[in-house]
Amino acid sequence: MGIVLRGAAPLTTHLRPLSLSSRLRCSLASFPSPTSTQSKEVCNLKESDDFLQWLRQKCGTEISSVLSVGSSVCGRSLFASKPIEAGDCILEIPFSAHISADNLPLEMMALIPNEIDSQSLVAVALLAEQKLGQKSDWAPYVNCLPCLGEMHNSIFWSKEELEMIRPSFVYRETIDLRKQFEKDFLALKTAMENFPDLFGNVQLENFLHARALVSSRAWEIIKGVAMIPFADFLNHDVSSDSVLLINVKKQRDEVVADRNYAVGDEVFIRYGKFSNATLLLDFGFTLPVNCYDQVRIFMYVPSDDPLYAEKCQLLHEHSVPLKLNSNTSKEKERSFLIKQVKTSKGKVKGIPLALRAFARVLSATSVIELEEMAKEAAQSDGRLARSPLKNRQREIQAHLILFRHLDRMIQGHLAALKGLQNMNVVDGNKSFSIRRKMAKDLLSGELRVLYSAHSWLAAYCKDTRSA
Ligand SMILES: C[S@@+](CC[C@H](N)C(=O)[O-])C[C@H]1O[C@@H](n2cnc3c(N)ncnc32)[C@H](O)[C@@H]1O
Repeated sequence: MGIVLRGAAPLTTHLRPLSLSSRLRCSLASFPSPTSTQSKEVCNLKESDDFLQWLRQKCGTEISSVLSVGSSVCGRSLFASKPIEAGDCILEIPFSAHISADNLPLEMMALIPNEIDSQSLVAVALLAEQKLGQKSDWAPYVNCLPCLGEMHNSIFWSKEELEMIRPSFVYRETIDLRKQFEKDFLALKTAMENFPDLFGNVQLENFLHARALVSSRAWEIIKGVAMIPFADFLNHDVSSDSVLLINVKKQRDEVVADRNYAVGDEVFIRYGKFSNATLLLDFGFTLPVNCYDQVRIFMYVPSDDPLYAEKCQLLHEHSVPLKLNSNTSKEKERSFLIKQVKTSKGKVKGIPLALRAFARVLSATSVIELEEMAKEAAQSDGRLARSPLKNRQREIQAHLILFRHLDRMIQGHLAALKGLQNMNVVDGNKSFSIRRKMAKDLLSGELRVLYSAHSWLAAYCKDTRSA
């Protein structure tokens, strides 16, 4: 029992524009440009007091005596209304304030297919609260959630906007995610249609909005996922050590400050160690510099490789399954995540060993070489091509395959970034400007990762050649 540490869940996706209070309503586009995490409060104290008073009454307990609601470059935000010291518990929210799948009628749950995930269930619960409008127990909270036009998760980007991030794996992941949500919606629609009083006529757009609201602001709780009013007004700072905690004994969520805050400072937590890719897909924002950036790269055995069948077979036998590319339905591929390369005590971190092993298999030019790899794997831990190839030339060839692959990716990213730079943006199209900046953050973060891996591979080939 006691406090369980957890990060903000990268749940994903959204709801529809409700009639937000025009005073509380915030538009990211209308804020000054973000520079510091110590943004000063732009706060309507009356609105903030009303909201906290409503939540206090609903929960029957004090939520926070040191925080007030306001707006910053990050949208709605929480600010220190009194001096805060590191270690102070700054907010406490009872579990009774959660909006979760438990809000849905049991008869409805029986109609929902098992494969629907808990985030989508919460999205449905949110849709029901929206339909209730002012009669909802959560109306003051639901009414101030961002409307569809204020959300920038990549699933909402137009075709033209998505083109800006085509070189990134996020392009493919966005398309796949949207397809998945459309599928979930079809499955849920039937269940919702059985309860017209609860849901009315929910459209795909409404579901996507609700689903994105959940992914960008729900947390994993002990049983599934929940929206936690007020806690979800906290914005993300990658350098913060504060996270949302579950106090099981006291049946409440808590946040403990990781630093001192002066009155008027914006208070942050860290949602998780998320890359810009995750932030863009699930939360609808990016950071100009993100130390957790990573790049997914796709490798495949070329179909014109004379040893195509043998290589696929060997990979398959050694638990390296290849998946059909969902977009082209042509290549059978495998994806690997790479991170900024760091070397410590002679060990390389950032380029997975599995990727280098894959490249070693790709580099083979004879059946004998493949057989040797299989033999060596059987004599060690069963994993294929984990050690440098004895034939130094072939080891260099394998790494050159990766080097050239990354080189092509770097060229693609550079060209896309140049395109973004030269792009004409129609005056007043704020949403497009925000998304273009996000595309730039994403691609330049990926470029940093690619460059680091590229330089390491060049150095490795050089050292191996001269060894
Ligand atoms: C959990 S909510 C935080 C409250 C939110 N600002 C609002 O207006 O309700 C998460 C959303 O806040 C925004 N956000 C949080 N941290 C941010 C940051 N560091 N930079 C830009 N936007 C941020 C993003 O729109 C994200 O989807």
